[in-house]
Amino acid sequence: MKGISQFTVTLDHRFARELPEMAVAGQAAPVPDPRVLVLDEALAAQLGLDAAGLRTAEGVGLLVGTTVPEDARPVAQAYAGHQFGGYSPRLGDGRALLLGELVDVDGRVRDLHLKGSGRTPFARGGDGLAAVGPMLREFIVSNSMHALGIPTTRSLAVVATGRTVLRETPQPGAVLARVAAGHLRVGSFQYARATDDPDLLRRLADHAISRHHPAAAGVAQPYLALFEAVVAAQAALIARWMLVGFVHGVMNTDNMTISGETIDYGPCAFMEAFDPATVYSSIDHAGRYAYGNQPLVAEWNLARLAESLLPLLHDDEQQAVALAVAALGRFRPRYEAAWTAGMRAKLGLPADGNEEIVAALIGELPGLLQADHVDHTTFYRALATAARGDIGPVRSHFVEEAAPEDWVTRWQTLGPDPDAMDRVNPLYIPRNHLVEEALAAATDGDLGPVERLLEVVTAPYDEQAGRERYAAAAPVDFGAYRTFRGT
Ligand SMILES: Nc1ncnc2c1ncn2[C@@H]1O[C@H](COP(=O)(O)OP(=O)(O)OP(=O)(O)O)[C@@H](O)[C@H]1O
Ligand SMILES: [Mg+2]
Repeated sequence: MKGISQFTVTLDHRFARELPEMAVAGQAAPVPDPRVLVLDEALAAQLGLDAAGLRTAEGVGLLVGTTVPEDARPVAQAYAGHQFGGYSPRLGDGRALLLGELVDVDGRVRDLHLKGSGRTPFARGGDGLAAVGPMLREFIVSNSMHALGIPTTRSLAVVATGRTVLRETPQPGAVLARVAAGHLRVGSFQYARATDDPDLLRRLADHAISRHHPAAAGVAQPYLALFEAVVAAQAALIARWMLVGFVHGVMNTDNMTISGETIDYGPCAFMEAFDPATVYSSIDHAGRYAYGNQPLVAEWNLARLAESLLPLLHDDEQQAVALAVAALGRFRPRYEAAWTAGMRAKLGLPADGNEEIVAALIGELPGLLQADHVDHTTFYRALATAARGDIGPVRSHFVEEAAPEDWVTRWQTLGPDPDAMDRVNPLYIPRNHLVEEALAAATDGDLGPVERLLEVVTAPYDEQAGRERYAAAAPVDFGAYRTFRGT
């Protein structure tokens, strides 16, 4: 990409080249009055982009898609998807564009993508736009997830467009510049499979292997190995979500990546009071995507991926099904192992030893937390304080203060390491009331609360003086179960 005075960006268009049937040329909508609201300068540097250059008129043009260099080929990616169990054969990027791929300073290939950049041929009835609030939510929560070490798509910038978008109320519009190892989704494979073109399906699988799971390339059954790699990546990812209390909100197959990155921060939130039934999407009336259901939904989504891959697994359909079922069967043990290892770390315990007593402790804890609506985040920090000899903060999490004592006594005999606990249990997560407060201020033109919240959640483990309110649970009048539409 040329023509940007402060820097040069070289974009490849490998997705469009290798999978032209799944790439529809698109053009970003005009942006009357672009204004950079937030820019991740460290991420820009990682991409080899000069942050000051990105703030110039031409740089901002790149961030919203209106600076289109001669050789650029922005495309909307086709995908299908199961949403709340129902199948849509043609979703695709209705309001997003893949600008192309670039190689970052570490030599990794990253997608540069825009969300909210205008209508595409996949827009159906939608306006192609996004509002400042939801795009800043994605920026804040994806930054928090990254700081927590959880695989995620990244947010490079949110730029206000100066356009009004109509939601329940008129909202200021914005474009999110997103960076990811890749934007392939389970729904991408559903789309390819539904075309009944075996060559397309194979090219998509080869593309996915080459970009995301190269270890699958050299084995006897590369497509089975691809599926196994996605199963492994998702089992590890969902365990990380569960360990920090992250609720995705809309785990449709079009919102589950092949790379193993978290994608689409729509109505997502971090659970406060521990309750497996916690839901944050205002359209999820049945609790399909509740906190406690996430491992099951992930497995369900992966079954849809397996179905899509069947023709590549074996010429004989029954044998293909048997291979897929066996590979899918590895999701649960992998998830359980990741969960147990993560819980051991949260409890300050070594990776193995005392299996029976640890299993009992881990098994009993959710019941204890749920009974008293204990805050899922502050509890583990209080537990570290107990490991240092002061059980007071743990007791004060419970209605009946003696309730956790038997559990804590048994846990303490294992000699938990409080410093290790504080390195894995965050003090600061983007709590809903803080996010909502920051988004409301930003929508009214004050970015201060967003900037402060970003500072706090991007250093999640270190106690920050004077930032106590960022570690505290929501005030009762906020309502623990507030839900979001997230568009
Ligand atoms: N305002 C809109 N205009 C056009 N299409 C839209 C709009 N909002 C959502 N869509 C489309 O509806 C489908 C489901 O939307 P969903 O909210 O899961 O995705 P998204 O948030 O737009 O993007 P992503 O999954 O890339 O983060 C997608 O095909 C999306 O492109
Ligand atoms: Mg989506």
